[in-house]
Parts: sequence; C-alpha cells; structure tokens
Amino acid sequence: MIKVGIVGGTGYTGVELLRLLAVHPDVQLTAITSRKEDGLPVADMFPSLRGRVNLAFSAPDKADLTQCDVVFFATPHGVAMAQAPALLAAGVKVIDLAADFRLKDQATFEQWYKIPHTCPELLKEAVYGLVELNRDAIKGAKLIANPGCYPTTMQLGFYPLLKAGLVDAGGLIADCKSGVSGAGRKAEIATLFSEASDNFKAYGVAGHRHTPETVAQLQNFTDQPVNLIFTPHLVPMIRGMHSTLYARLTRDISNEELQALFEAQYADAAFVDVMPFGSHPETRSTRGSNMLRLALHRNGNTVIVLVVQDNLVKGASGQAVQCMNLMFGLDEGKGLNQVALLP
Ligand SMILES: NC(=O)C1=CN([C@@H]2O[C@H](COP(=O)(O)OP(=O)(O)OC[C@H]3O[C@@H](n4cnc5c(N)ncnc54)[C@H](OP(=O)(O)O)[C@@H]3O)[C@@H](O)[C@H]2O)C=CC1
Ligand SMILES: CC(=O)N[C@@H](CCC(=O)OP(=O)(O)O)C(=O)O
Repeated sequence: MIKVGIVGGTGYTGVELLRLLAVHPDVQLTAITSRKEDGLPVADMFPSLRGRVNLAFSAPDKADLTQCDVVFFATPHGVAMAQAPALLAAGVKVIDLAADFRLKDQATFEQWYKIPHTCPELLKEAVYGLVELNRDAIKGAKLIANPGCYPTTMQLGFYPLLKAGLVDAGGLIADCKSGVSGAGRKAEIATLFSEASDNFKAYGVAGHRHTPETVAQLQNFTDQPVNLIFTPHLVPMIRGMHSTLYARLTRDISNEELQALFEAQYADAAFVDVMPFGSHPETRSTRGSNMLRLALHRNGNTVIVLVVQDNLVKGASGQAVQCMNLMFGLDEGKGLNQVALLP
C-alpha cells in the first residue's frame, strides 16, 4: 500500500484528493493536515467521507509526513517549497498542486507569483505532471509540479497542431471559462453566491500567471516563438472548465486529416477523448471524472479546438493521482475511472 499524506485537506482540491484516494485500492491515507481543524475527524467536516476516511486532521507541524511514501500539497503557492526539501531528503515523493515548481525560471516565477522562491535548486529536478505529454519523465520523478487547470486544456488542445508544424505558433488565442471552485474554498468577495451567480465576467485580461506556464511548456514542442493571448472568465457554475482555442493554419490540410492527427496523438491516452469533428463538448460530460474531452472545428484557415474538463479532477486532483500512479509503477488510470455525473 502507498502511504499518502495530504497537506491542505480542507480545501477543494484537498477534499477531491480524499474522494479519489479513499477508494483507491493501493492507497492508505496516512496524514491529512489543516491548520484550523487540528483534531477534527475528517468525516465530521465532510460527511460524504463517513465510513470511508477514519482519520482526523492534524496541524501541519504535528503531522509526521516523513512516514508517508508520497505527500500531496493542495495548498496555496509557497507552501510546498518550504517543506519539499526536507521531505525529499527523507525519501518521500512530493506532488505539488500549486505552482511552486511549474516554472523552470526562478525570475519568471517571482515576477508572476510575487513571492521569493526558497528552493530554486529544485526547479530543475521537478517534473511537469501533464501525463499525456510527459509520461516517461513522470514515471521516474520524485517531485511533481502538477499543471494549472487552464494550462492543461490549452496544452492538450494546441499540442498536436504545434507538434505537426501546422499553425502559426505566434498567434495562438485561448478564450477560457472556469467554474467558481477554481478559485478555491477560501472566503473571497468575488466568489460569494450573490457576486458570482447570475453573473459572468472576464478577469486577468492584462496578464494571468497561467500564460507563462503554458507558453513555456508549448515552447518545448516547436521551434517557432510561441505567443499566446489567454483570457480567463468566471462562469456561474461550481465545477467545470471550457476552453475555446484558436490557431491559424499555415498550410493546407483537410478536416479529415486534422481529425486523424488528433485521434492518432491521443489514441493511447485513456483520459483524452477526441470527439467527432464538429462536436460541442459540454462541461457536464466531464463533471466528477478525470476525462478531458475535445472537438475540432474549422472556420476558413482557423482551427478551433473546444476543450472541456472538470477543473478539480483532470485540472487538479485527478491529474495528480494519475501522476502518483505512474510514480509507483501502477496503471495510470487506477482509481480514476469514474464516469461523469449527469445531469
Ligand atoms: N481549485 C482548482 O480548481 C485548482 C486549484 N489549483 C491549485 O491547488 C492549490 C489548492 O487549491 P484549492 O484546493 O482550490 O485551495 P483552497 O483555498 O480550497 O484550499 C487551500 C488549503 O490549503 C490549506 N492551507 C492554506 N494555507 C496553508 C499554509 N500556509 N500551510 C498549510 N496549509 C495551508 C487550507 O487549509 P487550512 O486553512 O485548514 O490549513 C486549505 O485546506 C492552489 O495552489 C491552487 O492554485 C490547481 C488547479 C485547479
Ligand atoms: C476561477 C479561478 O479563480 N481560477 C484560478 C485558477 C486555479 C488554478 O489552476 O490554479 P493555480 O495555477 O493557482 O494552481 C485563477 O484564475 O486564479
């Protein structure tokens, strides 16, 4: 059994990890932290876990995380970097759901996240946890930087086009929408019911921290300089993300060839569903599941890729469990085969 610790068990990605890992056949939940709920049984806070999780939260400084085989950090940026060096030195693998290890360049991290990086030496060692594009490296990793939710949709949608050299990498556009759980469980005015429901708005238009992450990763797949215009929006739903991606074709290709390209690229990807050309994927077809669905459209020489996922599953905790499975030599889909919830 893999002994698992979770730092930040009271947040949305933390409780999503608990939902997935409580029924994972190879996992023994060993420690779950909360600064505010030290001593409280996990199932008292989350009755959905009654009979499934018998542990209590413990304060981060009381939890002995070195007894774990792997520790997930479902915490704000800056928390994992403070604890990862000691855990790694003790032989514990680390999966960070925040951005502490996503950017290889320290100065870029500090510019976008406005905090100093306290262990820049680990940036090189960290492996970016987007399984479909980085599977082999993840298998041997000790430290995983789990991708951001928007970057997961943008990378999986643009990747086959860039890799095939079919589009102008300097003119990528991503128009993305996220449910409110993407902002986490902490109290904030923007996510109050009366602010976020029956309302719709863009944010981060002048620059969102997921732009440098996505550009840096996409740049690995093309020699052309990548330029991306990314605009996120907050939509009045709880879970779900929909990204509409635009790329200008630089050579002639039929719709059938485009479709075949994506189908071949993701033929072995259990969690990427390439829908028939011209389909309209719905966020609810991924709700509660680790599946990302995409569909291709065409308008003249512009390819439009529609991508949907559950931001808390493939966009965060499901993807992190997919990485854990690979790191421990398991089938990457173990414990992740839930079908989406309808309606
Ligand atoms: N929500 C989403 O869709 C996605 C989130 N992410 C990233 O995952 C991480 C977690 O997000 P999310 O679950 O939404 O966030 P939440 O705000 O819902 O939860 C944060 C958790 O971290 C704990 N925490 C906060 N500060 C500290 C600290 N200094 N030390 C230890 N624990 C702390 C909190 O618990 P307590 O206060 O009880 O200690 C809480 O359990 C973030 O970095 C986020 O950016 C990534 C992809 C998608
Ligand atoms: C709706 C909403 O607010 N979403 C979050 C993204 C959540 C995510 O993926 O986060 P990290 O990169 O922070 O890990 C945001 O735009 O800040």
